[in-house]
Amino acid sequence: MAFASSLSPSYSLPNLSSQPKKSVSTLNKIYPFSLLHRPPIFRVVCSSQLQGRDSSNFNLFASVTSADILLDEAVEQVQLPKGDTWSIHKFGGTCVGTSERIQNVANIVVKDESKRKLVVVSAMSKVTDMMYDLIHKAQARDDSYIVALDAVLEKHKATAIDLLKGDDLTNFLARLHQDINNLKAMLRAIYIAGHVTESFSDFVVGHGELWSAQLLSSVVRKSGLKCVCMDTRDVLVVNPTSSDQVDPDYLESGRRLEKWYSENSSDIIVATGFIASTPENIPTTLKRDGSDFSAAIMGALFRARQVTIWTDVDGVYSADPRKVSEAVVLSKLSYQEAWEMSYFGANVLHPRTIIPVMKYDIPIVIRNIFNLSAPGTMICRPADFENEDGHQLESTVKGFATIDNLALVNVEGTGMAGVPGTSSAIFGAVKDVGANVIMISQASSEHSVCFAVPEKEVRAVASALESRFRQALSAGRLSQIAVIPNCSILAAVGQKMASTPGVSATLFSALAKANINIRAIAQGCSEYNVTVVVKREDCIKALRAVHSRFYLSRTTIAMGIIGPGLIGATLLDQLKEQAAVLKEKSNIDLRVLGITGSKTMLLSDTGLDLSIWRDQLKEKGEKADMQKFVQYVHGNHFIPNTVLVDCTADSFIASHYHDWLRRGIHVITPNKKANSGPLEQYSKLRTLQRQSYTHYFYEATVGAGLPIISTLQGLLETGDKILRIEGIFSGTLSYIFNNFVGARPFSEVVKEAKEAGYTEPDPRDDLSGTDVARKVIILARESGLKLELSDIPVQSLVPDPLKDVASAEEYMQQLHLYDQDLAKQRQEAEATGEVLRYVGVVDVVNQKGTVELRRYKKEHPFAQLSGSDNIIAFSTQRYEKQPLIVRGPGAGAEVTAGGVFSDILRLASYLGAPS
Ligand SMILES: NC(=O)C1=CN([C@@H]2O[C@H](COP(=O)(O)OP(=O)(O)OC[C@H]3O[C@@H](n4cnc5c(N)ncnc54)[C@H](OP(=O)(O)O)[C@@H]3O)[C@@H](O)[C@H]2O)C=CC1
Ligand SMILES: N[C@@H](CC=O)C(=O)O
Ligand code: NA
Repeated sequence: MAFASSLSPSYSLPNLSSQPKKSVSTLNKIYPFSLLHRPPIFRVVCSSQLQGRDSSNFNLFASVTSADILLDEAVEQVQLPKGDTWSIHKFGGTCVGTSERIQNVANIVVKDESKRKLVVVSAMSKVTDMMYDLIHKAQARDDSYIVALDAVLEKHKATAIDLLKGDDLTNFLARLHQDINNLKAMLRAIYIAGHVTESFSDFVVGHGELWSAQLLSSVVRKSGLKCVCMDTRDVLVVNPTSSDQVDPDYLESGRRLEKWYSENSSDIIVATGFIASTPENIPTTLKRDGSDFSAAIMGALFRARQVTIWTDVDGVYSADPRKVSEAVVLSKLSYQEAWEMSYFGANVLHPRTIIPVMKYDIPIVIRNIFNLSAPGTMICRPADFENEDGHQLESTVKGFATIDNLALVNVEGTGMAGVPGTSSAIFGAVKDVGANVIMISQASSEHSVCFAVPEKEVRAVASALESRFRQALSAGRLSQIAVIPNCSILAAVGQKMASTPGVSATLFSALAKANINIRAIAQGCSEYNVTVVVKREDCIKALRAVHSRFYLSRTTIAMGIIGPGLIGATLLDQLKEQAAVLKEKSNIDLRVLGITGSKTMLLSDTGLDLSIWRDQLKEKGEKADMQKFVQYVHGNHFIPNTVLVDCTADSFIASHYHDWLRRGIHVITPNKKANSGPLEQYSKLRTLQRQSYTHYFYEATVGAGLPIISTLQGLLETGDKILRIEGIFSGTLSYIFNNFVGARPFSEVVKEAKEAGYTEPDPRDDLSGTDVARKVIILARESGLKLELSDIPVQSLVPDPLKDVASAEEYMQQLHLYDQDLAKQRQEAEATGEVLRYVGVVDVVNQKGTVELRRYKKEHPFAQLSGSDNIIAFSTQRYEKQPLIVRGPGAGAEVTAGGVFSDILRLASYLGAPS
């Protein structure tokens, strides 16, 4: 073996536990932003990118520039057939994990119509780990390495027997046995010495690539095409760097490639990934993601048309699909975006992989070998994002990512401002404890610097800072070194963010609307990345909120319906009918995740089927538990916004609004109890509502679906002064007095009103005038009056003996006994050409309200109503001579549910739905 003789005994003993791992779990590949295998070196580079893009970009580009020159020279000097005729493919370990998969790869290679192809191949999956395991065992003087080596032999032998025949098989097996014998000898030497050098280790491990390249090239040859196998240690020359990376020696690699190609000219080359040589011909590796790097270097040296990286995911996702089920595969990414994204998981492509191809604008395409119908993600220059009309094809923000388990450190004090060297002292102390700073933020007032470090490092950082600044702290120049634990980073990445105003505004408003508090913000002036720090428990919700804002485009709202009685059930039916239209036309996605009555509740993760909820609630409903219900509906982090719709008439449910709003849950209700309850509670609720981005809508509490609250708010917000609001506020009482004309007894008309769905759950609330009084209170408070319900004198129509009967049913049964009272009043009114009407008045000028049964001339507008009509007259400074009048049905299931529904859509539009 050529390399065995050149192994240098002077190599230092490598720490095998820090060996670069090539095999990356499938989970990590699904979502390249995850942090499962982030290499420390890369973190350092990119954390500085987050901290201040100026300097880090300069450094990164500076190194690109020097490499560029060498690469240019190499590409110019090398006499090879270069250019568009070449396409480069790289197949990772899973792509060649079995004999069937190797055959499949060969088919893809054969089908590629490019004139010339170079195929870089990794070791079969698990083989690299098996090889490292051999070394570990031998180094630990564990002689089970012999059995383990047999397993490596058997795996490749079995694969070859599956794939090859005749001479191809014989030749492969002969080489395999020879390699295994050499390895056995080498491992024996490691076993005896009890240690291993880096080059020994690299040499052993590199066999995985050699065998898979030999197998694949033989299989391609089976199809009758000429195909040669390249051991890239004969071609790629690299120099180690201080940061456990390697720099390609492009000039020398180019020369060797030219020589190699002159001896092995072929239109199809299968090359080993990952492995290379030092200038002294000592075997080495290209470190992490080395096969991708091999492909990129080859792509540049050949000036290829395209480099395709074959893997087992459909491409690069806009967010971790395990956290955001609506994450999409990005069709295009710029080289810079790919860099940024790889920080958040480093498996898009290692940034250094991009450097050689970026120089020649060679696109890199990431494709799924197991889903050939997926076009994959193309990493290319940004100009390729535009269509023929110059329109952008992609969203401004490409991807979102999170990093958990962080803590913020806040160093604060008046003595920091304008004192040169403060930052240096702070970060010097952080460096001394070896902590990795992930983000830095400092406002220009310079009174505080805050930065994020991994949670596990924060204790050491805090004590290093305390000891470094002990004097400043005791002198009061620094007021505190505070640690804020349990934080996460959420980052938005996108090159176009740089030149598109409003992206940050959209991002922050999405977070605000999801009630996410931002602890810190960082954005370098290159603007490719905006980073915010949030509480860890808010992180997934924040990710979904921003992702849905930029990608879903539709407003997705998680809904919990409390009280599926007459109004609640009608609302659910209306939602069912309208859901598809709302999604299609307005991009509004309303998902009812829960329905609860007082006894049973029904929950769903993704949204209940509203055509069968009644049966499901009956058959599968679980015991109602309001705490669990709210937690469930709001805790669904996939949907950024939650609304609870209270369709009960329950004061206890209403008493929860404050807590719900405080937790960022929007509340919509036709229930009057909260707004007409104790003034103190009401004021607290309204104060909270005004301070937060959480919405509380209650249009249906007055006049059902009629626009009463919104009209009043519109007048007030535009500066009008309300003088008086007067009207018929009860649909029930309106219906009763519109129909109580002598033909039927009073009790019968009341029964009709109840059957029509106009009454409160207990009709005595209507007949006692309490319901009207509540509406008067709601409008009075909305107009600025500080009145309690008890301040409103109410004329009750409930006969005294029925006030305390146990149930509404009993009341209804006995009501006919008292028909005479109201019949008499009606007749007296009629005798003078008048009618009875139950009215409410908000007298803003005199700060009082009244509720009473009055007599009106038959010509009066209040006498002209029909059905459940409400009529409300607003006398204001602007509408003084002629009041503004709103009239129409003010009770009933359809109109009330419609009013609640329209509040839901108002919420959607506040949350960003197109108007
Ligand atoms: N009818 C109308 O025209 C108008 C009505 N409204 C208001 O709409 C609201 C609903 O009225 P309506 O549908 O007629 O009343 P219903 O009596 O038909 O329905 C009330 C619902 O609330 C549920 N409920 C009661 N207490 C609780 C509780 N503690 N927890 C969970 N669920 C509870 C009941 O469930 P269960 O059966 O399991 O107890 C029932 O499903 C009322 O506030 C009313 O003032 C507003 C404007 C007009
Ligand atoms: N019971 C109420 C319903 C609306 O609030 C009424 O009759 O007006
Ligand atoms: Na209304």
